Formats: sequence, structure tokens, C-alpha cells
Amino acid sequence: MAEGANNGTRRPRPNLLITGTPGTGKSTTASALAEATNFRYICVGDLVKEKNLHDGWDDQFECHVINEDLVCDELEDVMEGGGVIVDYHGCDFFPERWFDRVVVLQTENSVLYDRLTKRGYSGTKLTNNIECEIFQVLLEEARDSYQEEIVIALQSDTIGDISDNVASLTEWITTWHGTGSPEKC
Ligand SMILES: Nc1ncnc2c1ncn2[C@@H]1O[C@H](COP(=O)(O)OP(=O)(O)O)[C@@H](O)[C@H]1O
Repeated sequence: MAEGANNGTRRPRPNLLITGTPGTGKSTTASALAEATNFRYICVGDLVKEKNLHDGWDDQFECHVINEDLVCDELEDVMEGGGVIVDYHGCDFFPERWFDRVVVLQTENSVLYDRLTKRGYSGTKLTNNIECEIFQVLLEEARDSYQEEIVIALQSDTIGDISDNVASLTEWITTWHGTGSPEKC
């Protein structure tokens, strides 16, 4: 479980985490939501590369070995003010108190397979990510790391799903009145 829930701390605007297996549409959804709401969009993967918040390259998983402490230090002040949408394919190392809503995007396996193949994934990297989706690894991680009522799973198979998800999340943001409210979306 991530450190400390948001026990009544007030911030003027909520923070959201958009998580899910690579290819489920995190960056597409999060950036569209940020545009619709004037929130700040932070892609943790890009931040890690830009600011060297990693411990080198992992040949097996073909990605940077993220340094979680450096990422959290980098984001702490930003998160305090609220109004941030964070995009990352993991969620168990952020302080729990940072987020008011954790969105887990999910995609039907064959659709995800096509998206990842198009992205150039193959072999173990492709298989690992498809298995990650089949076994709902990110949904379980989110439920283990945050209070149940702030975690929601949204389907992201079609372009229509993106608009629906952005619309419902925008509504949730605009009707948010502080920690623990409201129960929309
Ligand atoms: N719901 C969706 N319907 C159709 N295409 C989508 C959807 N979500 C994402 N895509 C497409 O799939 C690819 C991966 O999306 P992206 O947002 O980069 O995923 P992630 O950030 O989770 O890795 C992009 O080409 C994007 O346009």
C-alpha cells in the first residue's frame, strides 16, 4: 500500500492518476482530459527520460529502470497544488494521498494486441503486456494501493470510448468539491 491516504487534506482541485497496461490509451485519454479541463498533464515515462530519473536501461524489459524515489521527489510540490493528471503504467509507489481518483483503462485483448504490434512490440515484450492485461495486473495493483472508492476501471477499445471517458471524467472534475466527494463517474 502506498504511503498515507488523503485524509481530509484540502486542495483546490483534484489530482487524477490514469493507469493501465501500455497501449490502453493512457496518454491519449489523459492529454485530452487535460485539454478539456485545463489541468496539467504529466506523463511519468517522459519525465523519467527528460530528467534522468532512472537507474539505467533494462535490456530484458526494454525500458528504463525507473527510480521511484526520484520521481516522487520531483512531483511532490506539483501534486500539492492539485489540478494534475498523471499517466503511468504503474501505481503502487506514488503516495496514496496524492490522488483523488485512480482510473484504470482496460482494452480488449485482440484490440490491444493490434495496437502494441503497430507500436513495434514483439516477442516477450508483447506477450508480457498482453498477459498483464489478461490478468488485470494494473487493476489489482490500483485496488491494493488506494481506497476502493477512488479506483474505477474504464473500457478503452474505441474512439467513442475515449470521448465517453473524457466526458465522464470532466464531469467528475467539475463537480468535485473536495476530498471524499462526489461519487460520480
Ligand atoms: N480507445 C481507443 N480507441 C482507439 N484507439 C485508441 C484508443 N486508445 C488508444 N488508442 C490508440 O492506441 C495507441 C496507443 O495509445 P496511447 O494513448 O499511446 O496508450 P498508452 O499511453 O496507454 O500507452 C495510439 O495509437 C492511440 O491512438
